[in-house]
Amino acid sequence: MATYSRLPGSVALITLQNPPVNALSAAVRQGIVDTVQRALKDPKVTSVVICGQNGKFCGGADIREFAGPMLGPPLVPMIHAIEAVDKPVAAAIEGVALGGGLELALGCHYRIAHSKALLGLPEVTLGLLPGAGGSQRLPRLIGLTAALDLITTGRQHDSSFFSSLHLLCVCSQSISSVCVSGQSLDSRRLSTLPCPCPPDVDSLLDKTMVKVRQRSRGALAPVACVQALMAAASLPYTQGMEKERDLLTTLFNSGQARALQYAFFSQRVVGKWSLPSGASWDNSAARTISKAAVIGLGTMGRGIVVALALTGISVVAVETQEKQLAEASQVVPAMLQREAGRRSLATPPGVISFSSNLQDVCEVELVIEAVFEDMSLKLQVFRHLTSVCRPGTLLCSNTSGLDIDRLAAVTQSPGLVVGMHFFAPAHVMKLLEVVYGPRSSPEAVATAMQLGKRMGKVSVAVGNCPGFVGNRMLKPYLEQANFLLEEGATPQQVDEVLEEFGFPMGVFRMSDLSGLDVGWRIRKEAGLTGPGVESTRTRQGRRYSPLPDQVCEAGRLGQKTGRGWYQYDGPGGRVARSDHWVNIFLEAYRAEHGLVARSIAPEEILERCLYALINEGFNILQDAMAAGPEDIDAIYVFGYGWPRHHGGPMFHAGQVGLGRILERLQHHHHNHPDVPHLKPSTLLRRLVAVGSPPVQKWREFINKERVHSQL
Ligand SMILES: CC(C)(COP(=O)(O)OP(=O)(O)OC[C@H]1O[C@@H](n2cnc3c(N)ncnc32)[C@H](O)[C@@H]1OP(=O)(O)O)[C@@H](O)C(=O)NCCC(=O)NCCSC(=O)C[C@@H](O)CCCCCCCCCCCCC(=O)O
Repeated sequence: MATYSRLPGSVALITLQNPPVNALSAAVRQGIVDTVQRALKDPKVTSVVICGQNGKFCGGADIREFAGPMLGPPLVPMIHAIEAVDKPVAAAIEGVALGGGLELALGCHYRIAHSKALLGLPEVTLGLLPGAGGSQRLPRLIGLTAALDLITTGRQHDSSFFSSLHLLCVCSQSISSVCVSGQSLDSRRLSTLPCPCPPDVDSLLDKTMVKVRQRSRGALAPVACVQALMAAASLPYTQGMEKERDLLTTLFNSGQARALQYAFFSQRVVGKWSLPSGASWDNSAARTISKAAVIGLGTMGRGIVVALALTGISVVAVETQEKQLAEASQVVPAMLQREAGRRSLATPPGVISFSSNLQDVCEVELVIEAVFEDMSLKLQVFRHLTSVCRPGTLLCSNTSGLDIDRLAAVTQSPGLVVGMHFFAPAHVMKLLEVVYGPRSSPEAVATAMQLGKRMGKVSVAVGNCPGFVGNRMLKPYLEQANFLLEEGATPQQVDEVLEEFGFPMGVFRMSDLSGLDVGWRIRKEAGLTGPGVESTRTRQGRRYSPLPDQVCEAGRLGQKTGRGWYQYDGPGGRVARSDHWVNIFLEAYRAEHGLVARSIAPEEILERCLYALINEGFNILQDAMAAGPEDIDAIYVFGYGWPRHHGGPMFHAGQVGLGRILERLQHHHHNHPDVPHLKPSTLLRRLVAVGSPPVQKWREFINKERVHSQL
C-alpha cells in the first residue's frame, strides 16, 4: 500500500509500503493512484514527494505477481498520470530504485537520491525490458548511448553515476519553492522530450545488437531491449510506447522470462538452506571469521586467498614448496590489487602474510585446504592441521569431490570439518558448494555459508557424495560426449550443439580450458585407467571410453600444452582451432575397436548430453544430496555456465516436460543398456506418475515420498 501525510507547509508525502523492498504490487499501485488523487484534490498541497518505507524507495514491479493474472491499476497509465499532473512531483530515493521503481521516478518531475542509493533497470536479467515507459523515458533523459548500455546490461550504479548523467537533480530550490515560483513543468515531462542520439546512431545500434547477441547467445530480452531503444531513437513517444508494449508482451509470455525469474528466486532460495538433520539457516548460528588460512597456493589457493582478503579477512597463505611460494607471493598481491580495482575498492581491505610453515596457522579461526586433489595428501594435511590449530578452529577442504567425512575422521573435532568447493578462478566465480558430511555441525555449515555470502558468492549447501552435486552431474555429461565421439561425432560438432543451446563453451572446449589431466588424475585414482588396466571399452562393469585418457597419453593436456581436443597457437593459447590430428586419431580408434562412424543428429547430441546430466540431478534429489531443484539449478547457472535463460537443468527438464525426458531417456537407455547413467531415475518416474508437477512443487513431493519411503 501507500500512505499519505501532509508535511508542515504545503508538501504531501506519499510513502510506498510493501516490505522488504516496496515492490509495486497491486496494493501499492492502488495506493499510489489514490494518494496522488488526494494530493491533487487538496488545495493546500502545492507539491508532492514520493518515497519508500524503511530507507528503500522501490525494488520495481512485484515479480511474484508475474506468475498470475495482472490485477489492480496497471503501471504504465499510473506513471503517465503522475507525469501529467500540474503540481510538481519528486521522487526521494533512498536504498534502491530499480526497474519499475526507477520508471516511477522517471515519471516524476524531479528525482533526488541519497548518495548510497542504487539505481538501475535490471529487467533484462529477468527476461524482460523496462516496460513501464523506461525504455522510452530513460534515453530521452540521458541519451541513447548511455541508455543502451544500462538497459541491455541491467547494470546498477550509485547516485553519483546518475547525477553525472543528469538523471538526478541537484535541487538548489526545495520542491515547494519550485511550485511557488510557478516554474513550468513542461520541460520536466520526459515523454515530451526528444531522444538525444549520436550522429552515427544506426552504426551504434547495429554494433550494440551484434554485441548483445554475442554476449548472451539465444537470449531474447537483450535483443528486445535494443529494439525498444531503436524505437525511442526514431519514433514519437506514443509509438515508442506501443513498440515497448508489443516487445514486452512477447517477452512476458516467453519461457525465457519464466526461466530467468525462476533463477532470480532460486538464488535466494538456496540462501535459506536446510540439512536433512533439520539444521537450517534460521536455527544455526554462524561464527564471524576475521582470521583465516589457506594451505596450498596453486591456482585455486591463490584465488581463495584473494577472495578472503577482499572481504577484509586477514589471511595466512601457506605453501610448503619454496618455488611455488615465491611465485605466489609475487602474483597474489597483484591479483588482489587488480580485483580490488575492478570492484572499485580504493585499497584492498585484507592483510595477507605468506609462509612455508604450517605452524603459522595456529592463531586463525578457519583454514581452507587447497592442496593437490589427492586423498592421501589431504589426509596428511588434515592430520597436521588438527595438531597445530587451536581447538575450535574450522577446517575446510576445497576438494572438488573427495570424501569430506574421511578428512573429518582424522581430526579431533569432526564436527568442525566441511567442504568449501570453490570454482576457478576462485576470486571471480560466484559459486561455492558448501559440503556437509554426516558429522559436520550446523555451526560449521552456517559459518561456511555465511563466509561464502560475505565473499559475494552464491553458497549452496550440498551433501557428501563423490563429486558432490556439480561434478557428480558433470560426469554423465562428459561421458556421453565421449561416447558420441566414439560413435561418429567430432568435438566441434558436439561443442557447436551445446553452444547453440547457450553454453558459453562446449564440453570439449571447456575440458581443454580446465586441463585434461584433471579428469585423468581422478580416473587414475578411481582405478579406471593407468598402468595395468586393460584397454577395453568396458571397465568396472559399465561402458567406458578410454578416448580422453589416450589424448592425455599423447601429451595433449588442453590449452596449457597448446593441444588437446583442439589445437591452439601455442601453450596457453586461447583460440581453439580444429585439429586434423584429432580426426585421424578418432578414425584409428574407431577402426581399432570395430566401431562404424554414423552421422549423429544435433537433437541426439543435445538429448544425450543434457538428459544424462538431468537424470543424475534427479538421482541427487532422490539421495537428498541437494535440498531441492533450485539448489542444483543455482549450482549449474553460477558454476557451470548453464544458460541462465534456461533456468537450470531441473527447471529445463520441467519446461521440456518430464514425460518427454523420461521417454527419451528410456529410448537412449534401450540403445545403450551398458550405460547406467541413462537409466531413468526413480524420482523422475514417480514425478511423471503423479502428473509432472511444476518444479516449485518437487521439494514438497520429495519430502512426502521420503516420509512414505517411496524413494
Ligand atoms: C532489491 C534488491 C537489490 C534487494 O537486495 P537484498 O540483497 O537486500 O535482498 P534480497 O535480494 O534477498 O531480497 C529480499 C526479498 O525481497 C524479494 N524481492 C526483491 N525484489 C523483489 C521484487 N521486485 N518483487 C518481488 N520480490 C522481490 C526477494 O525475493 C527476497 O524475498 P525472500 O522471500 O527470498 O526473502 C534485490 O532484491 C533485487 O535486485 N531485486 C530485484 C530488482 C528487480 O529486478 N527489479 C525489476 C523488477 S521487473 C520490473 O520492474 C518490470 C517493470 O519494467 C514493469 C514492467 C511492466 C509490467 C507490466 C506487466 C504487464 C505484462 C504485459 C504482458 C501482457 C500479457 C498478455 O497480454 O498476454
